[in-house]
Amino acid sequence: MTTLSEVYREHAIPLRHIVPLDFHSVRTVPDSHVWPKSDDFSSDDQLSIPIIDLKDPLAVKLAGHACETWGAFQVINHGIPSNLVEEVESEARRLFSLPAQQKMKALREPAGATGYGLARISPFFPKYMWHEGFTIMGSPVDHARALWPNDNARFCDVIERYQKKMKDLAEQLTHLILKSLDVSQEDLSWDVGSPSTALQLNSYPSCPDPNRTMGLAPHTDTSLLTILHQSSISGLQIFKEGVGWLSVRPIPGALVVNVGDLLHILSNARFPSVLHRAVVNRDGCHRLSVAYFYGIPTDCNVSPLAKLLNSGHTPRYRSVTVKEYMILKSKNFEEALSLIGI
Ligand SMILES: C=C1C[C@]23C[C@@]1(O)CC[C@H]2[C@@]12CCC[C@@](C)(C(=O)O1)[C@H]2[C@@H]3C(=O)O
Ligand SMILES: O=C(O)CCC(=O)C(=O)O
Ligand SMILES: [Fe+2]
Repeated sequence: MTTLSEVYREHAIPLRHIVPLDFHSVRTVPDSHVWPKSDDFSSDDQLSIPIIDLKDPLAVKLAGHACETWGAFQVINHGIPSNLVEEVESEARRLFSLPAQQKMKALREPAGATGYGLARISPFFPKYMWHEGFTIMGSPVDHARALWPNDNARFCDVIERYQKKMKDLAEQLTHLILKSLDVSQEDLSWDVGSPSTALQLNSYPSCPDPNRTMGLAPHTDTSLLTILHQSSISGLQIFKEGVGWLSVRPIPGALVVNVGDLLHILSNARFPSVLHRAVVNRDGCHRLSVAYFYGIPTDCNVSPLAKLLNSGHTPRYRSVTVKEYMILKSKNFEEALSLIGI
């Protein structure tokens, strides 16, 4: 099986934008990070993504409805211990608080997939984001050794425990969401229990002028689904057709689940791959988030599920391997879905 890292390495695109700004040392927003002002933010704070209790007997129906109308929901009673989530946030904070030259020791290689650096989507935008990220695929140990030669056991232990719990939850959510479509493991061409996954630690340092810049530019995730811990500081916004950008209010203990491109394709566009972004906060508010991307093995084919196709519903996308789709997305970003459209 080709891993995510191998796909990125084999099809490397020269990424000039890798090294983040040393945010600790700046007092004003440099022109390189100034974004045009966006006035498309909705002031309707009544509208928000649904909250789904995994213990609710109606969870299947509610999750299906949330995926269909929003492409996202917040999940509670998900079984991830709150102290584990706190530990992962604290380890992320410890990492991003390191001096810039220390973080550079774990810098993502130009053709690499893991380590410290700017978001992969950076080259598609004319300005830099107020963001630094750390991507982990599989074991975090090599990068952790580079960051903390004598003190990396705690980081690795917390990350590995979090990855295991996230995998179980993602598998459970996938079954739940597919059940809402009357689809089961037998209808799939891959094993939900052997996914391609990645963990992304995001850091949005406090900003002297938050309205002039952007934390993470609008994008959809390439995953099947993404599970996000967004800490207690707000910043995540989703785009709702006909409404505009809406904030996703942090709820203590809840995790945000969003539909990614692969689930959008499988559902034959019934579930939107939700467009989202992250905005930043004023002095003193250093926001962190932790995203778990759960996907399909890269050698597998992805296409609209046969069960969802009938005379009224013809396929909206042609079949592609996940690897082909990732390459299309790396090269064409938001055009990728339309490039496989029928
Ligand atoms: C599995 C992955 C999804 C991701 C690319 C990656 O290989 C690891 C980083 C992920 C991330 C996090 C920030 C936003 C995003 C669009 C990006 O630039 O890197 C996502 C990628 C994605 O969903 O395509
Ligand atoms: O930080 C956030 O709220 C969003 C992060 C995100 O969208 C991502 O990592 O893909
Ligand atoms: Fe995202």
